Amino acid sequence: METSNPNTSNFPRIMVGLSRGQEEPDASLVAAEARELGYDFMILPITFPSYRRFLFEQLVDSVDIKETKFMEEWRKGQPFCREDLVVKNAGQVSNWINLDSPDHNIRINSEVIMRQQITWIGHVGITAVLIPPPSDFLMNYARCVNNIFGTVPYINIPLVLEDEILESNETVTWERWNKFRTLCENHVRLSIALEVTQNLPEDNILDRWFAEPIRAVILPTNLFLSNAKGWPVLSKRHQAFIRKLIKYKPNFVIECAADGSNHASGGLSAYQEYVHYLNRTMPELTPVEQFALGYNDFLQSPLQPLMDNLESSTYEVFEKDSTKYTLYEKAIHHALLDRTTGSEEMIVIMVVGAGRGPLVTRSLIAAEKAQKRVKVYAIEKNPNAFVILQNKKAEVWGNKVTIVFSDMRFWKAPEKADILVSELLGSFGDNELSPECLDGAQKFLKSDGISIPTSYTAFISPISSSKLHNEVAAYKDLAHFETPYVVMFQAASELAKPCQIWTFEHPNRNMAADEDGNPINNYHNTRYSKVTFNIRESGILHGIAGYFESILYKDIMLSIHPDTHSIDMLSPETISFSPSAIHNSLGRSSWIGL
Ligand SMILES: C[S@@+](CC[C@H](N)C(=O)[O-])C[C@H]1O[C@@H](n2cnc3c(N)ncnc32)[C@H](O)[C@@H]1O
Repeated sequence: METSNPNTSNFPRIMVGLSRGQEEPDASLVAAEARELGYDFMILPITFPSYRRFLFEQLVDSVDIKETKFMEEWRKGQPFCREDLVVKNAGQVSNWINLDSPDHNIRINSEVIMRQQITWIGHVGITAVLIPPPSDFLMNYARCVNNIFGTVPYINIPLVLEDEILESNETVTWERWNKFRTLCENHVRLSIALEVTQNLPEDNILDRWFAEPIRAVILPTNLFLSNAKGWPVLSKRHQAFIRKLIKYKPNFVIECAADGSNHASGGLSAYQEYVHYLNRTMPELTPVEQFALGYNDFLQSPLQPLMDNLESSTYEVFEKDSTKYTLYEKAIHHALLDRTTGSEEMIVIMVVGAGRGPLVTRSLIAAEKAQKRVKVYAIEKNPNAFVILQNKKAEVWGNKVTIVFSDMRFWKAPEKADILVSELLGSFGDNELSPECLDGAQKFLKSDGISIPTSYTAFISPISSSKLHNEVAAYKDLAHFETPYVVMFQAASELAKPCQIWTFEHPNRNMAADEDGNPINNYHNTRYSKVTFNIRESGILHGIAGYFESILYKDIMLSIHPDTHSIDMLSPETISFSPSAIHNSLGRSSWIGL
């Protein structure tokens, strides 16, 4: 159902629901009220808090034996009576259930009742059920929930993590959550319903939650302040936190204060309107961010452009990244300005690995801007991309461009280049074999010629992301944990700042080469590095993120390093695992696992 205010930002719309806590509601009345007030969904207890007593009165007469007798009967698998159920179609497990209780009977009874409530919710086709927060003694609770996952298919179970989580003892709550989900074997259907509290901890502590599967964010009405006119508003700090959370697209839940009090103005609908207002006033997504939305936290296998011939659609994704090509154009322009030749001589630019030709086009534009006469070669080994190059030459470039179908490592060039332009970087810098290809191509670069890029440096940082970890774990084999992936990170938190590990420079004049200029081996490209990370907060290290910074020419840099990232560039990072980590990029970044 739509809210009264239309969305103005192009940020995806969020869902805001209403919870009236564990009070005994009439579900159909609450549903009608929630709809009327502009809420998208509601959260209700599954059963009346008093239903147990109600049933139990029916079972036995003698007060003395009621409790025992009732539970004995109940454990045999009594069905709910329809009058017991608040939720005939949606829900929240009763908060009086205590699976951590030191009392054996209470634990057993709680398990029976919780299982029955969740089974009911699964039966009626509801996909999520909130369960109460765990205490420190959470073993039995976690065991029981993990067991329920095995028997009730499809249901998602957000664990409510409330109050203290975000207070100064936040670490305790995160560790409790971490223990709980570990005992549930990181089940993909276990998530978090994060209840936001008055006192937010420092950002570095809060940031850890962004690596966790937050499915819902609970905002109690008493979290809101009153503005001058008595309307509910959030403090600046809370607004900033909520705006960060909006990017992860959780469902927001307005939870009515236990005492039923509201703010002086606006009534209950004012809370959802306010949350939608925060969503509407999110910073506008750039076209690149809009495009990237579908790729966030999506594990991609890294490209192998030397071994494989890329698809046209892959080139199309590269070509959307106008920031990257603008930086290349600028670098070529500056290199051309720095190049002096005789009045009749043309400057030779060779674009090696030309793909469908965007760098060829940018080279021609740069030459026009620099008012230099150029001769451009486009070298490409992909026969399919080469057809596109032929079309471009026939229809657009004409004689200004010579196209060559060859592997750059083995091409015998008719003349030497002033400027060698390539775009062969993987999201971890050298991981798509840029050094190996350029080592073979540098023989046709003049001794004072310029390589664009001039160098590239790789960085790594330790990353926590249970979402990416779960996706890799879902393959249930070691091979996927040992594969580096390319991911646009979102549900991830960096445990420490990236550290530099190695650099490659081009042309490499120290390379051992034969008389034709070809490398005699690849030992010069071996790199080894050892770095130390200082991690301040406890957290799970799921993988290693890889980034690169590349100097295209002089001070013109292309970067996917988080601190120096080229503005609006589409490239993701790289991650890797081992047996539990990742790699992040959509073209240019990586993730490796631990
Ligand atoms: C990342 S793509 C970049 C393509 C293009 N420059 C662009 O920006 O869209 C790398 C290109 O280099 C080509 N390539 C890789 N290794 C090569 C080699 N040894 N010789 C010639 N082309 C190569 C691939 O086929 C691919 O078209």
